[in-house]
Amino acid sequence: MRQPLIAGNWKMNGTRSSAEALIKGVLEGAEKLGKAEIAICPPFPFLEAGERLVANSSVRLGGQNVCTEASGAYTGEVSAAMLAEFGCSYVICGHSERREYYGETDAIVAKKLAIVVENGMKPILCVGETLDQREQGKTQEVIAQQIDAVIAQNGIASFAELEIAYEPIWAIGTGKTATPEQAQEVHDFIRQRIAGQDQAIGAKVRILYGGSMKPGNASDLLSQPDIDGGLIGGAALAAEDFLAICRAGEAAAG
Ligand SMILES: O=C[C@H](O)COP(=O)(O)O
Repeated sequence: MRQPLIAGNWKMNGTRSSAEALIKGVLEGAEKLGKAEIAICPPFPFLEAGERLVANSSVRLGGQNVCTEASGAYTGEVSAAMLAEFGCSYVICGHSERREYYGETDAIVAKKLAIVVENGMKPILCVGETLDQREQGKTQEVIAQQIDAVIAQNGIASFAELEIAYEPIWAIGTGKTATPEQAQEVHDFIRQRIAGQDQAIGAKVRILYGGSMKPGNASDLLSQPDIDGGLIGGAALAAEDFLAICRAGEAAAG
């Protein structure tokens, strides 16, 4: 049984005071939950507040990105050691917005995954296809390439140390959600791809869904057999919405 993980990716949103209020709101509701794991990934400047506020709670903290290098002359970058020092347990790697706007290739993403693990945290590896690719029937080909690139560079064993988030790009921030069946089909494909190399790792790896997950559709998505949680964008910016999704995760955990 895989414990559901509901992670909020705040992206580049909020102010110091709104971030603190949101964290406090999540913490209040999270106290009543126990079966699902809950994580929040605020922008870097708010991690310090995050670390202070989530201390002694079950809510985990995550970074949205990380530098491929350990330290040095990399202006504007944030290292994995820094994220670990500020209490992060998770780091999102290879989000489609990073791949699209900042040129992150599969090779760069694989390097990020490795440095996150070296620093004692868990990466959340994001994969997903564009609308064009889906319409051309290339969804599985694209996902396979993104997964296989990590296997080739970091080895199949690296999948024992990470979480995966399937995020169809056409569903991110668009209000269009993959149907539970569409999402389940891809989640099953990802699991089989990994299980084909290592049965035990394939059975254990958590695969989250991301793309307009909201209180109204979370239960249907999270009740699919291979959907092990959510990576939530827009709905993670309102504590009540995020907590409603967390409750759906609890229910799915049985
Ligand atoms: O990382 C989160 C995803 O990009 C989903 O974002 P969204 O829930 O706003 O569609």
